[in-house]
Amino acid sequence: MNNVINNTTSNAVGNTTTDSRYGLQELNFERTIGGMGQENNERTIPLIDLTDFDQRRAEIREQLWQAATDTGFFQLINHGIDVEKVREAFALSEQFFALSAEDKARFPLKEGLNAGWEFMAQVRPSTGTADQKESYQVTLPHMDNLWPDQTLVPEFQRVILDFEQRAWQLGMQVLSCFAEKLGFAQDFFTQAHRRDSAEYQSTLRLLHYLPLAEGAVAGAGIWRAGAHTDFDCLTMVFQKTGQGGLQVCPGKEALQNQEWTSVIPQDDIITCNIGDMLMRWSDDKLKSTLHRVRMPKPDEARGPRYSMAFFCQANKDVMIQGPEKKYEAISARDYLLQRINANFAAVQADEAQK
Ligand SMILES: O=C(O)CCC(=O)C(=O)O
Ligand SMILES: [Fe+2]
Repeated sequence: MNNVINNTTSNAVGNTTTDSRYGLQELNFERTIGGMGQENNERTIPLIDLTDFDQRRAEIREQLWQAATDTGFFQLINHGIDVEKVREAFALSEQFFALSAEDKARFPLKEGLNAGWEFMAQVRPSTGTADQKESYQVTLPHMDNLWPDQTLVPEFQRVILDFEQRAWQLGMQVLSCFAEKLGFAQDFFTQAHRRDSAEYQSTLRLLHYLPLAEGAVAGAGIWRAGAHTDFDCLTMVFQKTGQGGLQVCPGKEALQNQEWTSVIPQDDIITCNIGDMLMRWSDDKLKSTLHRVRMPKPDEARGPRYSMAFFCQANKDVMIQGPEKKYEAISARDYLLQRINANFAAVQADEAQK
């Protein structure tokens, strides 16, 4: 089945309600930022070159820290993941999403486990509308019965698992720099994200944003991904050259005017952002930054967009507390559950108001 989006409308644009019942500050804030805002493409996202990482570790560490404490967004080049491996994973992701809805429905998202396929199901509190996308999540401990077999998508499981491992490795390398700056042991976050644990909850997410039909106009309030911050420690987004739309709203100042900066996609560059979990773990030193994926404008290509995101989320049993103990300790399991439940409650409340 080839899904195409026809004209879209929404009556839930930029909901400005804040409600302390949901507790978490980040969420209440998110509910105020669903509008278009302004574009500011003067600003650039820092590009960090990881060539000779071991020899240049101290220099790279400072660059990462600077970017993560300032914008919370940065891009990596010469990061050690061969671009051919990235393209191979993208090719298999496209093959998977090209399956019929019936076939894909054999691998449904497992409730609460972030594993499996979902279609137009994610509603962001910022917009109250479903993101115009489908996704397939890989979370290692929960993949039983979720892999298409060799006849359906040949080599899918092998390639995607290998890619997940490479993304994890790089994520841990980046996090090791933050660990040092925070005064933790270099392998502190690697231990917190151990891949061989049953409590592992880092996730590789394959994304397919649906094409817009010829002549269709994306209605206000409709997004490929509504504005949000991520829940995790570190997100690494792989994009394809020419398939833009990701925008970032960095810094306190910009938030007042809601100035959004476009991220330029390139096959060999990885776009990274800090998530809420690491912001808390760093006593707010590292910044979790708002981002979104906008729909194509009328003069832009309206084809599909593919991306892959790797979310480094500490294992469920790991306790999160910053060196300065600014916030009480909480397990990574409870932290994520709180965020997910709060999001869900916010969306339900918005539904009830309609
Ligand atoms: O597809 C992208 O470029 C970004 C996806 C994203 O922000 C997310 O899934 O959290
Ligand atoms: Fe995100």
